[in-house]
Amino acid sequence: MKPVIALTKGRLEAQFLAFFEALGFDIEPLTEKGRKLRVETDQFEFIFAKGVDVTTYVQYGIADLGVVGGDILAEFQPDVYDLFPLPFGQCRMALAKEKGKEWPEGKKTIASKFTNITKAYFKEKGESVDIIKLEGSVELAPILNLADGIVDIVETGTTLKENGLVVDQEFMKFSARLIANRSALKIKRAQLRPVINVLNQKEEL
Ligand SMILES: Nc1ncnc2c1ncn2[C@@H]1O[C@H](COP(=O)(O)OP(=O)(O)OP(=O)(O)O)[C@@H](O)[C@H]1O
Ligand SMILES: O=P(O)(O)OC[C@H]1O[C@H](OP(=O)(O)OP(=O)(O)O)[C@H](O)[C@@H]1O
Repeated sequence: MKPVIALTKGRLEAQFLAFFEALGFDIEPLTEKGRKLRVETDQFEFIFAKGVDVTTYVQYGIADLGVVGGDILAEFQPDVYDLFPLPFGQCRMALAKEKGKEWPEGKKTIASKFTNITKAYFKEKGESVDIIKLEGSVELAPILNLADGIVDIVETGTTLKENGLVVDQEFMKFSARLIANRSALKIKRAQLRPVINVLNQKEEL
């Protein structure tokens, strides 16, 4: 059986493919896949899923390896082996609020997709907080007075800027990471080791 690699669809998928091609792999079957979510190449089987689902497929051993944002690992703490950072998908986690507006005197209300990271951040600061979970376009929340601020991913800062928000504190840095199923790493070691080394840029293809 070929090694199964789960890829996060969308932004990380595009960056992984550029990286994979630069390593010398033929990515044509992956770029020509259309809407297919499962693609075989000469050497691998790839599956395409949302970030958190990539960790689920890896945790349950459906995929041997996975490519996922470090933010997803920090938020959901899946039971997978976190191998190493990959050289793409760099972003930060930040607390942000409306430009020129002060925090309220009392308890803050913070909107985020990353409720566990938000909870841990404020716990560490010894501050109690109300958290509202959103699934995206989190920058809307302060503008529409749903929340006093947000905790969200920042890369270029464009989304914050164009929505009148500013960073209050950046507190975590992430990149994409290679993860592995814990038992596959032992049982399929001989088969997985070469691909892990190539992805770690330790060995030539
Ligand atoms: N603006 C960004 N710049 C760089 N990396 C980002 C950015 N936003 C997210 N990421 C990274 O890419 C991963 C996938 O993000 P992406 O935006 O493709 O999906 P998502 O917004 O988490 O989910 P959805 O599929 O619902 O849009 C994130 O887990 C994070 O690691
Ligand atoms: O600093 P920037 O380069 O502007 O990038 C940051 C934005 O990118 C992500 O959103 P995404 O595009 O994934 O959309 P979403 O809000 O639906 O998650 C993130 O949640 C920010 O909104």
